[in-house]
Amino acid sequence: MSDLSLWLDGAGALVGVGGLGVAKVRAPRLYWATVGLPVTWGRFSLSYRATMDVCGLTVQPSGLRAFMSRRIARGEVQPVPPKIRRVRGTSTGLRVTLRLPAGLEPADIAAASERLRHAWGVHAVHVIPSKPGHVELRMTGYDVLRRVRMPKKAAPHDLVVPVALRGDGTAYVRNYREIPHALTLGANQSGKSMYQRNLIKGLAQLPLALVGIDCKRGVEQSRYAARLSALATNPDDAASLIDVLVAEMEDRFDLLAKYGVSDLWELPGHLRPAPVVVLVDEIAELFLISSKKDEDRRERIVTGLIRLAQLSRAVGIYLEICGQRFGSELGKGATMLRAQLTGRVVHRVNDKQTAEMGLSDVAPESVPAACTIPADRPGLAVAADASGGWGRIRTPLTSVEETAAVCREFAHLIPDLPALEPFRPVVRPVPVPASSIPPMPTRAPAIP
Ligand SMILES: Nc1ncnc2c1ncn2[C@@H]1O[C@H](COP(=O)(O)OP(=O)(O)OP(=O)(O)O)[C@@H](O)[C@H]1O
Repeated sequence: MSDLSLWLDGAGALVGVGGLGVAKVRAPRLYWATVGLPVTWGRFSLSYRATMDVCGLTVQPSGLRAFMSRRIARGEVQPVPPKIRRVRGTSTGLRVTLRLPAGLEPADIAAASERLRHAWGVHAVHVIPSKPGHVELRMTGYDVLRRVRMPKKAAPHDLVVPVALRGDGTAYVRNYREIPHALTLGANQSGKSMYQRNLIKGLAQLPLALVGIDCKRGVEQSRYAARLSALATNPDDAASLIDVLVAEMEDRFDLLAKYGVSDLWELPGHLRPAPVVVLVDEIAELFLISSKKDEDRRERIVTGLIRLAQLSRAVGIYLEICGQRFGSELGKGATMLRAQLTGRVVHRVNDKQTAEMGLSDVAPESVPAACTIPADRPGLAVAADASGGWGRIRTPLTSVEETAAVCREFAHLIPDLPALEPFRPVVRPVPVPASSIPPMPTRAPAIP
């Protein structure tokens, strides 16, 4: 078989004929589509019953079934594996829907996923409970997080933004209506900015207001100024901006009260104010103070953020907070604020405590996974939420220029929110690359 295999260059282009191993490593997606999928499909179909049996995923047949086998088919009474309802090949793996027999639960299948992965020779088997009595096995044929390619269908819509790829090959999305506030943690160079960059790229395409708070003098977020409704680049401006957001929240509650509804989305479209996503680049900058006189400002910021986190979901104001650590050492109010941020993404961390700060209150069993993220895989993270579910994700490599270009393209989507107008950042003209500037004429043009 290996004699018929392909040689592929780094970009995945076909350049010759050679060993399968090269194709498998250098163009895993193409290898999977041409060789891996049919081989795995065959292996799965031929060995399904035996594999489920040796993995302990079968049950004794019902009395009627045993009777039928013994008396009518005159055969041996076989243990019963989950019924295969559907098998579907995808560009990253194989999806199998199983109907569980009485006596098996999704946790039994999940506990055997490592054995199943080895039995069928796939990279990973993820077990997703679908409707009651059913599970979906999402097998991936190769490590999809090595070189991330987002599924083609993943596009921002409503308040749902695809940000990264999950280990099972599906898109990890930030759905603001399901999980209004989120926290992203990670050590230096772990990929936090890349995560925010992908998020901004998606959010920029939606009709909402983007508010940036980047107290590192705006070095990260000012590049996206064209699409920002407001930007604060120092703690004093951040305090004033948060006060304005709290006032905006109160005005919106007045509006809800006036129309007798309890949620922004119950208002008729023409009355509904635009949703606001507040992106805080480094939360510690808002908490830490250098002198006693900064204490009042800190108190103002923390109280404002806690009020927003507790109440603002109903009026369409959402928080997206980023930081290296977020524990009680930041001071009064830190853990209270953190408890409201129910979406969690933890990149590589320097110590176990940081992983615990991000994950132990929502999905404690994911802490070891966050502690073992290798340094040579920036962008890899553990994502969890208050439902207890968690998984590994990785952002696609996106350049600042790409995101800034999307921000410029969708600048017309900036909604009209007069309260934020004083904080609107100045948009600097895009620097023109030197190569595109025409050379200066060396001679004066001829006068006609
Ligand atoms: N998903 C990814 N795939 C490949 N490379 C990545 C990915 N995410 C981040 N990187 C690379 O890792 C490096 C650090 O990323 P990034 O700046 O996002 O980290 P950070 O956590 O924000 O760091 P810091 O806290 O120092 O600002 C960058 O060179 C970036 O290109």
